[in-house]
Amino acid sequence: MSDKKNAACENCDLYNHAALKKLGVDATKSDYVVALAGNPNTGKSTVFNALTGLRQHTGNWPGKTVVRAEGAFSYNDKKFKLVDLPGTYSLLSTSEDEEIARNFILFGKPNVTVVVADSARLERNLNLILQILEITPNTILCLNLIDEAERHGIKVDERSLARELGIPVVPTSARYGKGLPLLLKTIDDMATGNINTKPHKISSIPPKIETAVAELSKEIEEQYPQLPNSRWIALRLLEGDRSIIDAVKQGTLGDLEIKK
Ligand SMILES: Nc1nc2c(ncn2[C@@H]2O[C@H](COP(=O)(O)OP(=O)(O)OP(=O)(O)O)[C@@H](O)[C@H]2O)c(=O)[nH]1
Ligand SMILES: [Mg+2]
Repeated sequence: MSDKKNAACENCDLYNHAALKKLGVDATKSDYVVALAGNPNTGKSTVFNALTGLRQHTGNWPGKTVVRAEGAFSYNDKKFKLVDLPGTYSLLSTSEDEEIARNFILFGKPNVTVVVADSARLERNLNLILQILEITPNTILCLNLIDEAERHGIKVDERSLARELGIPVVPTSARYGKGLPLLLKTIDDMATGNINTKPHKISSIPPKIETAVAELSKEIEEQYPQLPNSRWIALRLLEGDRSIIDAVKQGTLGDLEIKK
C-alpha cells in the first residue's frame, strides 16, 4: 500500500473504530468519565452496549434503565468509564430515576456528557439538552435513530444545530453501529481538551435575580468547596427545588457528590 493510501485509511471510519477496545465491566483506573444522558427510549443503553460490549437491558418502551450502569472501553490507548443513566425529561428531579441521572450529571463530574436524542422527536428532547448545557459545557449531542427519522421523511440539519447549540452534534444509528466511530472520536477529542464549545444559554436573567444568584452561589461555594455548579444549585434554590432545599436543610448537599 502506498503512503497516500495509508494516510487516507487512518482518517476513515473503519480505522478509527478499530482503535476501540470494549472492556466490559472493568471501569477501574479510568482516565476519563463519560455520561450517557437523554430522554427515555432514545438508545442510550444501545450506545452503551455497543461501546462496552455489555448487555444492558434495551427495549422499545421507556424507563428500562432504572439505576446507573457502568462499563468501560479504551480508545486510542486511553481508558474511558462509560455511565449509562436512566432516561429523564428534565433535571428537576421528580422521580428517583430522574434524581439518579441528575445527581450524576451534577455531582459525578463527568469529563464528557453525551446527550442521546431521538432525531425524529428532536423538539421534545431540546428541553433536557438546554438544561444540561446550563450545567456543563462539555456536552456532545448524539442525534440517534437517524434511520427512523429518515423513514419518516425528517432531515435534521445537524450543522445548523451544532452552530445554534454551540456543541458538537453527531448523527448516529446506534442499533446498526452507524456514526459510532465519529462519536468515539468526538468523545476522545472533548475529553482531551481538543474541542472548545460555546454552549447556548437560556436568555439572560434580570439583574436583581442575578445579584441574588451570585450572593447565594458564593455562600454555597464556601460551605461546599468540592461541589461544582454552585450557580446551578443557587438557581434551583431560588426556584424552590424541593430535593435541593431538603438537602441543604438536612446538611446533606455534600453527600450528593458522587465518588468516582
Ligand atoms: N431504528 C433504530 N432503533 C434504535 C436505535 N438505537 C436504539 N434503538 C432501539 O430503540 C429502543 C430503545 O433503546 P434503548 O437503548 O433501550 O433506549 P434507552 O435510551 O436506554 O431507554 P431508557 O433506558 O428507557 O431510557 C430499542 O428497541 C433499541 O433497539 C437506532 O439507531 N435505530
Ligand atoms: Mg437504557
